[in-house]
Amino acid sequence: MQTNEPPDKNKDSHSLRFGRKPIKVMEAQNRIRSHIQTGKVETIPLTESDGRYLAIDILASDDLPHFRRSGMDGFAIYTADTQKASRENPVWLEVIEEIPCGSVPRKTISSGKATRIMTGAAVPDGADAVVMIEMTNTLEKDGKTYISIPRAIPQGENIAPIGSEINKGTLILPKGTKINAGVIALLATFGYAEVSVYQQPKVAIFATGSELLDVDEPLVPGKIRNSNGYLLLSLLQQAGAKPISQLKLPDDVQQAKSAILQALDEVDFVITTGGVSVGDYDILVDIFAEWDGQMLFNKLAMRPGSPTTVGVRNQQFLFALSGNPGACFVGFELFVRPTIWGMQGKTNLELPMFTATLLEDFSKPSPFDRYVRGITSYQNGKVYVRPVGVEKSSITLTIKDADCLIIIPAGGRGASTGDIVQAISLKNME
Ligand SMILES: Nc1nc2c(c(=O)[nH]1)N[C@H]1C(S)=C(S)[C@@H](COP(=O)(O)OP(=O)(O)OC[C@H]3O[C@@H](n4cnc5c(N)ncnc54)[C@H](O)[C@@H]3O)O[C@H]1N2
Ligand code: MOO
Ligand SMILES: [Mg+2]
Repeated sequence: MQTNEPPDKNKDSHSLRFGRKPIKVMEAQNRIRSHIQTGKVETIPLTESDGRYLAIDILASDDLPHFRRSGMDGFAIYTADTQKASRENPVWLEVIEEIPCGSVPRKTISSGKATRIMTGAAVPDGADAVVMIEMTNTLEKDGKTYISIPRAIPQGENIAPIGSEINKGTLILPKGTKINAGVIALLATFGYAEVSVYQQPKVAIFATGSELLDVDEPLVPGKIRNSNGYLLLSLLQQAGAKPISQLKLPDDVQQAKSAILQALDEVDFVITTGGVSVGDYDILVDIFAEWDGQMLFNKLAMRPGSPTTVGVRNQQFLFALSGNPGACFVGFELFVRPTIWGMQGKTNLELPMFTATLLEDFSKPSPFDRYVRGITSYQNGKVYVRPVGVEKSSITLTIKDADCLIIIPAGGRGASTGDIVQAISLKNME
């Protein structure tokens, strides 16, 4: 039951509110990383595997190609025959067979003979090159076909030897590889109709706050619609996790606590938004005061989202992200996304950083490093970034435009146009 009385504050919850020790983002990421475990493995059809992560090393099951393959439409020949050939004095070879793709040559090439062959077809024994059809002239005589070749042909021309692309047994896709179109092409090449992948982490989302309305409710004074829940739903789906519920909770410690604990029985981790700062109704703080797991941190030396709190219990994370939409977004990108990667077997959990030139002054100073939602652009071969708009963690309007997080180091000055800055890319995340 929700009341208008502030929840009882015990000593722990007082010190968790006001005695927080900020840690650096990288330290926070490392603390999380040390608890990440890969999920269970499942086998799924190749056609449904896009975006998933391989749970086994994939070795080439055969040589590629597994027969000597012609790279051109033309004639398979024995190159010694062409050694003295010239435009004035071409060599003439008798065509003894025609090999369409998919069939096996029956005749061996010997001196003076050639076989008509198509791109992708198996080169007959005895042949050591394929001459492009455009280079030849054809002559019919006495019911036989002859071709002329006007120059010496080097051995091996237009033939892909067995295993020239990949040798059988080669490790082609290590465990943890993200499956994309090119990976799917390789898996198909080597006969994987099904593929072993890590299960997508199941996640429950709770948007906390008695001010929250459902998306289909009319506005009333003092209340706002829950947007963070939907923001997280989308981010999770896009990051390859499986959000199984997205609920809102009033600012009631016991109700929220039991909802979170119950959810943890059914999912791999829980994300909450809101209620992590120092306010009377910031109930996640009270939940952490009673938490029977570990609290990894409850203060970050960063903006936005400095009160972001992360706990772990029975190897399950509780990501308590800030309620301010901008901070919720940044908290997800810095801490939740790499966790989803790790749970699916990705080994490099570093966020992709790049260096860019700042296009605008950023004059808002901060005692902590600031992760500013930014837009990347390219001019004359140089990479530029600029903030998406007013940098305030309460602002929802500009989240849609952010394709990077510009890191403005702590200090009194902010940063100026032309400064070289570091940024984290939010596109091309793999
Ligand atoms: N006295 C202090 N006040 C605040 C401090 C501080 O250090 N001392 N920190 C500020 C900072 S920084 C942040 S960030 C916020 C963190 O707030 P909470 O994480 O506790 O979040 P709430 O208080 O629940 O809400 C903050 C803000 O966000 C709105 N909100 C919450 N949930 C949603 C949602 N699902 N969809 C859309 N918007 C949501 C909420 O209505 C509030 O406006 O605290 C500062 N205060
Ligand atoms: O840490 Mo908060 O998100 O800056 O307002
Ligand atoms: Mg609050």
